[in-house]
Amino acid sequence: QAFFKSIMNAAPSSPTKRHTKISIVGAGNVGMAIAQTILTQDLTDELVLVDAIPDKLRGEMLDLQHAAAFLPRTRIQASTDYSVTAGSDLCIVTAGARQINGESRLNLLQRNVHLFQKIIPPLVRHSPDTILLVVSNPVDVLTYVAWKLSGFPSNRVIGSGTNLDSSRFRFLIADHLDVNAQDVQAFIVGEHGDSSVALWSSISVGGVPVLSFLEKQQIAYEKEMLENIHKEVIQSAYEVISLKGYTSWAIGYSVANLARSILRDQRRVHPVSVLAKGFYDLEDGEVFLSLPAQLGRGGVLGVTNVHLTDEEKHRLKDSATTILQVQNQLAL
Ligand SMILES: NC(=O)c1ccc[n+]([C@@H]2O[C@H](COP(=O)([O-])OP(=O)(O)OC[C@H]3O[C@@H](n4cnc5c(N)ncnc54)[C@H](O)[C@@H]3O)[C@@H](O)[C@H]2O)c1
Ligand SMILES: O=C1N[C@](c2ccsc2)(c2cccc(Oc3ccc(F)cc3)n2)CC(O)=C1Sc1ccccc1Cl
Repeated sequence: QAFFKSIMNAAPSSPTKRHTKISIVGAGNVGMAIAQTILTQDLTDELVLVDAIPDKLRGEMLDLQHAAAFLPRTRIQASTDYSVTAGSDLCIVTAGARQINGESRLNLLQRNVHLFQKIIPPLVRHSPDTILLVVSNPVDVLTYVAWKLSGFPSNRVIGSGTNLDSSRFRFLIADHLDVNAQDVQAFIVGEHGDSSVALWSSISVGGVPVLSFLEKQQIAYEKEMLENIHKEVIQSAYEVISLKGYTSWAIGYSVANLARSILRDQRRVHPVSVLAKGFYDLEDGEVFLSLPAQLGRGGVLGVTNVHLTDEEKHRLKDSATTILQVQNQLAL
């Protein structure tokens, strides 16, 4: 059984290019947190910001340029004109309409689909070889929409998916066990947000699988602890929103981490939203869900064959069915 199930149309990884360019569409809370982290971590030679509000855009560009004395040299540009994105290696889409009080998620989705119909075609026209990384919500459906609108092979269209969910999960497990979160491997997969699926068998601390550790130690109550931590991943998103009104730093670091794996051809495995058709018995319809995927310069290089319990497979299928029902209502 190959460790990685290859994606048929994955383009061979091109050699690492000397000059890299990243474009971020949406200079809001999330887009600017991603931009700030990319600059601090020296991930690109050129950074471009695009938004619909010219003054906000110019203000954010100037404010970042004024930090040049403290950052690695990076060319920073901004414009409402998508020609500024030409030749991007990676395009990160965080643009989105905010949910209006009482607005249904389906109505928000339809508004964001209309935004994507204006955003994706010019991005693709100016950077036909780019990799699209979607963050806007609902991220799994909007990643599907970006894929459809772009005409790209599926390996070059990725959603941040449950990457943020998984990073919160790793923090909470590490906090509970009093270890470093970087020594905790734990994947949340499936649909981003309230209906995500925690892969218990994927959790390891310092290379030690937690489940087998707990079973050997007969620590039954810890399994319930892990279930409570998954619930806390969801609750903490609502807590942050109620306290500060948005989320930025964790999503900023998590998306910059994806950008590093892609642009530096790290071939690391991340829980991100990929075209899940054909994996884990998910044969019905074209749906993007988060699975542990290997990322490199060619985008999604493969999806890992981790063991899923019947319950985990069932919950993934339920998510796929729900997402397909929503997608079938879209006017693309
Ligand atoms: N996937 C995740 O884990 C995750 C986590 C946090 C936030 N999000 C999502 O990220 C998105 C952005 O969140 P935010 O807090 O930054 O919102 P925000 O309102 O602060 O920023 C959105 C930006 O998009 C811009 N925009 C709107 N229409 C545009 C267009 N047609 N072209 C270019 N720019 C346009 C707005 O002007 C604004 O600056 C939301 O959909 C949010 O739900 C996802
Ligand atoms: O931390 C976050 N801030 C969010 C946000 C950001 C700006 S306004 C709302 C946020 C928080 C809570 C619910 C919420 O509702 C939605 C709405 C549409 C949608 F497609 C996904 C979640 N959105 C976006 C978002 O996806 C996250 S991560 C998250 C959200 C819910 C459960 C678990 C996780 Cl890990």
